[in-house]
Amino acid sequence: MSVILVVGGAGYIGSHTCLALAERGYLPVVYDNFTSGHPEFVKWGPAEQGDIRDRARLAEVLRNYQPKAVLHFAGLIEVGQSFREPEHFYDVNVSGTLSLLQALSEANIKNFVFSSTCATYGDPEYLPLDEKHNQKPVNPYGRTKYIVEQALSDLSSCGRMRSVVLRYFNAAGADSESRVGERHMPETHAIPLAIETALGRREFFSVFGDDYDTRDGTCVRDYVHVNDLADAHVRAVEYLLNGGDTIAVNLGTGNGTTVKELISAIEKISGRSMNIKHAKRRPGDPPSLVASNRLAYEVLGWEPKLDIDDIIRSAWKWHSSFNGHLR
Ligand SMILES: NC(=O)c1ccc[n+]([C@@H]2O[C@H](COP(=O)([O-])OP(=O)(O)OC[C@H]3O[C@@H](n4cnc5c(N)ncnc54)[C@H](O)[C@@H]3O)[C@@H](O)[C@H]2O)c1
Ligand SMILES: O=c1ccn([C@@H]2O[C@H](COP(=O)(O)OP(=O)(O)O[C@H]3O[C@H](CO)[C@H](O)[C@H](O)[C@H]3O)[C@@H](O)[C@H]2O)c(=O)[nH]1
Repeated sequence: MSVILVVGGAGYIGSHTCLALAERGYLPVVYDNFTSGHPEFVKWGPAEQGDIRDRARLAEVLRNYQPKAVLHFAGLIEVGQSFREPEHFYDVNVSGTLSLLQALSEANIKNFVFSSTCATYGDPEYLPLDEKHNQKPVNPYGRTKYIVEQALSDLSSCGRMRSVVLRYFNAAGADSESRVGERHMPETHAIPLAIETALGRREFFSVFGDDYDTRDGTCVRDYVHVNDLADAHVRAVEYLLNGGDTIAVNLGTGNGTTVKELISAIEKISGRSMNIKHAKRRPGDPPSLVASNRLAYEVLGWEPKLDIDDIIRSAWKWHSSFNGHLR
């Protein structure tokens, strides 16, 4: 059975990807320091505890498992925190990733899949965003991801490794059987917060700005189901194993949903209503982010199969499956 190392595989998107890899016959080995991930999310292969900044530990794990490819999800993800703790973001997301890349070069591992983000584009100059759009990140989080993308491009030109950079739009939803799901701590993402409000675990949901130049005044985002993201990762691994060249692709549905539409859809699907408060705009939020996903189809044969209702249904089921004391 081919081993795939899943760095950050105890987290939200990584754990769903481990499930998809296992279903496709691979053995996902998780390498994670469990700062924001969960040991109980590692269900489809062994867990190896370690930090990406620990080269000796990485070398040991690589020697023991000799993975065919490495998927790298590990890092800090919250934009607001990246303004408060930029040094920490550069340390983990940039230095940590370079430490991982050095360990991989030393182990002669050449297939690498990287979790990047639409935040590398910055404020959209046109929509939908395609991969040729300028990359001008407007927050430290996005810039750390952009710097890694540039390093990967250089490593590729120098023949060290080939990589698939996956720029996710808004990851959302959960495994349909609730074996894993979204559990960020603290949670800052719109869908889990709104669902927890509808479940009565939070008093109200704040809508950050209703005076944007969008169809109803609230921000438009391209929510993509985590299982579709997981499927794209399996495709990216197979693309590299078949000799594919270094490439960066967007992963989004091409459809935008406003915050107000999200609230209505959650209320409709759950049959519950929620208290809404109108709050100020959140700094750094672009009005609309919607992906062009043509390249992902052309290169990986990837198409999203699930829509916003599937996202909400699976997330509702996941969040209803425990009674709140996990947070
Ligand atoms: N969630 C989204 O909507 C979204 C959107 C775009 C990009 N991304 C990117 O996708 C990746 C995964 O996001 P997620 O939502 O699953 O986050 P997550 O926090 O659930 O998962 C991150 C995992 O990395 C581990 N980790 C963190 N620092 C580490 C370190 N120094 N060494 C080893 N392990 C470490 C954590 O313990 C956790 O298991 C991130 O790189 C993120 O930037 C996420
Ligand atoms: O309580 C909330 C939380 C969010 N929102 C709004 O809902 C939309 C989605 O917000 P999220 O926080 O769920 O997602 P982001 O678009 O901010 O973040 C996503 O894109 C970022 C890059 O822009 C990062 O990659 C991040 O990890 C990823 O989840 C935004 O318009 C936000 O203003 C609210 O109105 N109220």
